[in-house]
Amino acid sequence: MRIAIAGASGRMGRMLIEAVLADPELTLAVALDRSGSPALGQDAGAFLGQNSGVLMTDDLSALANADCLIDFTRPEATLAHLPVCAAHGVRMVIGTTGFDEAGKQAIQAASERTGIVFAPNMSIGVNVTLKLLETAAKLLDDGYDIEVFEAHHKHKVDAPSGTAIKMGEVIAAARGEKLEDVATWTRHGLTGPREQDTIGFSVVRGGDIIGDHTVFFCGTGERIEISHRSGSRAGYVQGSLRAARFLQAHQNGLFDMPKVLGF
Ligand SMILES: NC(=O)C1=CN([C@@H]2O[C@H](COP(=O)(O)OP(=O)(O)OC[C@H]3O[C@@H](n4cnc5c(N)ncnc54)[C@H](OP(=O)(O)O)[C@@H]3O)[C@@H](O)[C@H]2O)C=CC1
Ligand SMILES: O=C(O)C1=N[C@H](C(=O)O)C[C@H](O)C1
Repeated sequence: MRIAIAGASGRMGRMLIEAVLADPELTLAVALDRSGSPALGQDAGAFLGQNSGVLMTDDLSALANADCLIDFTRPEATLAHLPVCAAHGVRMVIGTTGFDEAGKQAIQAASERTGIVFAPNMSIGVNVTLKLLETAAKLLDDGYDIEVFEAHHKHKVDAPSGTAIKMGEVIAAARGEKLEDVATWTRHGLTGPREQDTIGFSVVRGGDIIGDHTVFFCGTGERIEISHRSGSRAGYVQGSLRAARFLQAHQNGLFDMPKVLGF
């Protein structure tokens, strides 16, 4: 399978390149980086001391040489890749977070022309955690205040994390609600007492924290905490490659990681 990597010099992009080069069933076909990046024209394996034979490029027409694009960039970059992939039937694994509603709709529309896996977290552990949250939210549907906490490295540009938002969406849906109707995104100053049946969010940014998420179900006299902590980005990388393989059998359609993992 011929793989293209977008954001090739990013934290995820580099780990994906290393994993693709190490996998005998995968070929690194394209390495995209942003226009103006000093890495353009360099070998995509240079940071590993390897010669991959693939040069970093900002030429999106190169995508026609790939079967699947794995995209961990920024929403504006992913949205530029979408029509090119759709036109050439190049499958997409989208890990980028921070899309607005219009961006999500563009992904949905492109999925009519090519297969897309779109998930804010590719790790098996987080996707199992989402299932646990769904169960907990149904069982603790009365008298428990729900708070979602997440912590990430100081370079992260979107907040709350895509994973935290997905956790809120799963919990709200389990209670027959929409997250936007019940979310409390910020608190500051004289907030007054907590509004009942809301889902609160809080965010830490610092150092090199890879990604921690905890959901608190706070009752009277007890609380339940469901946590996931990433110790490395390897789970995101392996999940992405699994999603790319899954898409080989799906010419079009929009899929999430539970579907890829068979939950
Ligand atoms: N779904 C999941 O499992 C995971 C999702 N993520 C998400 O993936 C995304 C990337 O994360 P991470 O790798 O840490 O971020 P990085 O900032 O390390 O990498 C992003 C890459 O995208 C490039 N880029 C940024 N803007 C553009 C643009 N407009 N056009 C083309 N390329 C661009 C950057 O280039 P430059 O450095 O030159 O700006 C960089 O190479 C984030 O949205 C993050 O939340 C992260 C981990 C797991
Ligand atoms: O930016 C990151 O690093 C991560 N982003 C994703 C998110 O926003 O949920 C997934 C993971 O938490 C790492």
